[in-house]
Amino acid sequence: MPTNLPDVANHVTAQTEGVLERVGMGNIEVPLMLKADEAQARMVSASVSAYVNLIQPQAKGIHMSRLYLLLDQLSTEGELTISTLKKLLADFIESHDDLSDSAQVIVKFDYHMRRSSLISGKQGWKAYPIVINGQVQQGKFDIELSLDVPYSSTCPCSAALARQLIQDAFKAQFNADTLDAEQVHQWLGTTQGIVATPHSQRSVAEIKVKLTDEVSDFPIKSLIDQVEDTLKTPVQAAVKREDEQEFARLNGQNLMFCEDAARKLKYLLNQQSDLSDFWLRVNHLESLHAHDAVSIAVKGVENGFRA
Ligand SMILES: Nc1nc2c(ncn2[C@@H]2O[C@H](COP(=O)(O)OP(=O)(O)OP(=O)(O)O)[C@@H](O)[C@H]2O)c(=O)[nH]1
Repeated sequence: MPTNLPDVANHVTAQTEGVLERVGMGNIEVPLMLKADEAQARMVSASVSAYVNLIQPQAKGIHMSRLYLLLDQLSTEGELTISTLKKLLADFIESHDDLSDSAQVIVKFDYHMRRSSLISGKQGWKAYPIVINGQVQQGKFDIELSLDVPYSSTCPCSAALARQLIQDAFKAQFNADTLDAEQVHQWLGTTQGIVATPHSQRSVAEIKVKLTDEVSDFPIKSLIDQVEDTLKTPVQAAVKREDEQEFARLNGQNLMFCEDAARKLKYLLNQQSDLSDFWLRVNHLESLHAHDAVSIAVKGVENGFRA
């Protein structure tokens, strides 16, 4: 290796002096062995941003290669857990000696899970977008986990309006004196019987949680499961007709405005003792409108997440 390479980062001073809050690399493509939910580690294809701060106003720059190589070492030799993430952050600072005293790592990936169909027993894949955001500042670690959970929401207002049209059509079709149960049953099975259907929409619950220091595993699957169990109408992977019918029933029995979904999720997250804070945003990508219906909620802790 040549020994006389110029080393600008070490030997040149900044033209304009100043402290910087974050310096590093964005979107590093790297495979990581992720260990979450006490499950076996599995590979995820991650996009990582790695930063330190720069507290020496005159220093020309940080040593990007050191951050990269530490991340690479985790990728090739280690597993991503809460403790290795904290070690990576500590190593970032240690590798920057008197240049930095805080660090941040943001890891984005899709987390694939096998999901069972509602009735038929088939299985299929669902991919959930996940972001792990780890920071250390003045020796204090903060680990946040963000996840997006897609689901279906059927509008309760639209359902009520559709029901009224169905009632009116019934009245117009049948005479109380000659009402015949078999005829009504037949008629209900026609398009004229169910003359209107409520609108429903693909919806996304965006959840961000801050983990307490006691948490040792990323609670990815457990959070997704709880969110889906709460909302009751997650989007499906493998679907046969019996699954589609059950999905229609679940939608009909779980009508919701975006306010309903957000309140349910807020209640759920407020029960979790391993979360010191949370933020959530429910997006109903309306089929009635060209715009979305949105609700946002936070736990409401001092200096915590804001709406
Ligand atoms: N600090 C900094 N480095 C950059 C930037 N863009 C590219 N680099 C390059 O990142 C490379 C790695 O920098 P260093 O980590 O200082 O490399 P090094 O001096 O070989 O490594 P050490 O001996 O460990 O300091 C250098 O070639 C820089 O030119 C930038 O915007 N800022």
